[in-house]
Amino acid sequence: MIRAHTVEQVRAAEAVLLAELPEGALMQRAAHGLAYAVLDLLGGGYGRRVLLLVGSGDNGGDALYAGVVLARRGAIVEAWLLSDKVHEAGLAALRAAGGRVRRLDTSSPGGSDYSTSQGPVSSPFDVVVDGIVGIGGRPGLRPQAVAALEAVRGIPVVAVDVPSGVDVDSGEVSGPHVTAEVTVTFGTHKIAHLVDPAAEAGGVTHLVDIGLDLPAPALEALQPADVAALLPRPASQAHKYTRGVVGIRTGSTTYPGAAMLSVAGADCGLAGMVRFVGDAAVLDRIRTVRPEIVGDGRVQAWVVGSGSHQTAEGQLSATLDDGVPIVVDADALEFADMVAGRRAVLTPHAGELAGMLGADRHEIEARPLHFVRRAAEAYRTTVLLKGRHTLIAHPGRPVRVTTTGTPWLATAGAGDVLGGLIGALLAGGLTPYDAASVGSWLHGAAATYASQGGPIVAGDVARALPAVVASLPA
Ligand SMILES: NC(=O)C1=CN([C@@H]2O[C@H](COP(=O)(O)OP(=O)(O)OC[C@H]3O[C@@H](n4cnc5c(N)ncnc54)[C@H](O)[C@@H]3O)[C@@H](O)[C@H]2O)[C@@H](O)CC1
Ligand SMILES: Nc1ncnc2c1ncn2[C@@H]1O[C@H](COP(=O)(O)OP(=O)(O)O)[C@@H](O)[C@H]1O
Ligand SMILES: [K+]
Repeated sequence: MIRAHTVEQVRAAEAVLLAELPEGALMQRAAHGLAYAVLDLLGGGYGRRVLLLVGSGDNGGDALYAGVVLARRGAIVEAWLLSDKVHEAGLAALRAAGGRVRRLDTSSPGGSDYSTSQGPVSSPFDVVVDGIVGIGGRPGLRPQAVAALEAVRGIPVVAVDVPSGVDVDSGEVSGPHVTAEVTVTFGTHKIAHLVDPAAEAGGVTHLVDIGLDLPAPALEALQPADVAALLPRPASQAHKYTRGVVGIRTGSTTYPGAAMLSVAGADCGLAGMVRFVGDAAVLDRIRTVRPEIVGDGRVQAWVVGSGSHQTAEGQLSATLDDGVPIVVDADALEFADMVAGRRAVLTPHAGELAGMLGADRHEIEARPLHFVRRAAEAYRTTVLLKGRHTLIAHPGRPVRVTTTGTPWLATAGAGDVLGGLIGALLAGGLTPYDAASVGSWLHGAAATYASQGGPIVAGDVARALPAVVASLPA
């Protein structure tokens, strides 16, 4: 499991270690981890040209001490100081190691004097290390930092702890910020590493263990071993009813394809049987390609809403008396009040969640973590907000983030497959929270598997699911 903690949790854990360790030891751990990540990126140190952007706090201190390690490995290290106040011991150490230091004129109101008073950057650097601000930073960047970043645009950036300028605890981005290839973080992941839009700004995250002892996380991301441990597998004495039956009430005469795709997601082999309840002509079409699909009867979970069109309300209310968990997708989300407080998974994308909460789609996209939590509290059930990094919230539980997938998954009908798959996992006995997070993980992994870097359609994702399940650790 990848876990992410809040700034407050990190600071508390850090305080315990700081009291135990010799002064500066923690920063040395961080700086060495950072330096080795930079060496990895550069493929070595000798002759490489490294620029450190150094702010006023310990984030800048990490960058300076990493610069020391890099200079000792033969790198040519230059530090641009963005503030009058910097980590003095780190600065002295960098100077002693042969590093070059430039103090930007922070008194200039525009702060953009760098390219005029110092001249433009003549010899490009191989890498920029962003030590502007870390977990102590307020969102946004000051003009000096913006100007410095502008002067080195195009050069790969390694962010120290977080890409400077993002909101660390919410993953929100409200002003200028660093966009990094790699972010080297310490002790634990922060929320901004996993939640968009900040997560996208940080690139690949590399975690350095500095020995923090941490409490329950605010956020978590399943890894293959977690998915394997949660996955419902048939017992040796299993029969189809012990494995669970999933019922699909989706599609309409207008959208028969949605029914076919949600059935395809459900019919991936993770449940014992799949029932389809709906238009007879649609069932006939489904059976021509999936002869194993049966009609109405008892189920352990329902999937409702994909392509349901005007029948959504009726389809949803028809499932309620069974008292089994329900996946509520697409057209049925408008009636999600009906499942408030029940065992359910609501699966909106940003536009649908906007409709449910009376918000604007752009607001949801800018603050997905805030809104998915709000929806889970409002509906007192599991809410899965689809996107590049899908979020799954359930009252009182850490929000789960899906990091599998590919932008090729943004294709019509992919959501229908996801709804069916989550239904199969519910029928298999997972809680709504686990079914949503395992389903979302498998869905993203199947998309990547099917895509191989190229385009896919929704049916390809469903077809790849058995192979992805088979590839999980035993
Ligand atoms: N907490 C931990 O467990 C550890 C922290 N370390 C490092 O220490 C960092 C935190 O250091 P600090 O608490 O000194 O805080 P930061 O270095 O993140 O930044 C705080 C300083 O930046 C200024 N500042 C705030 N917002 C700004 C903005 N938008 N633009 C420009 N300046 C701004 C503040 O006035 C303050 O002086 C971590 O991110 C990490 O890099 C590591 O050395 C070791 C472990
Ligand atoms: N940029 C992206 N990168 C990765 N996955 C994405 C991206 N955009 C959307 N997705 C995923 O693609 C799927 C689209 O589902 P949805 O919006 O419901 O489409 P539809 O309604 O056509 O089925 C979701 O699983 C979502 O998480
Ligand atoms: K930083």
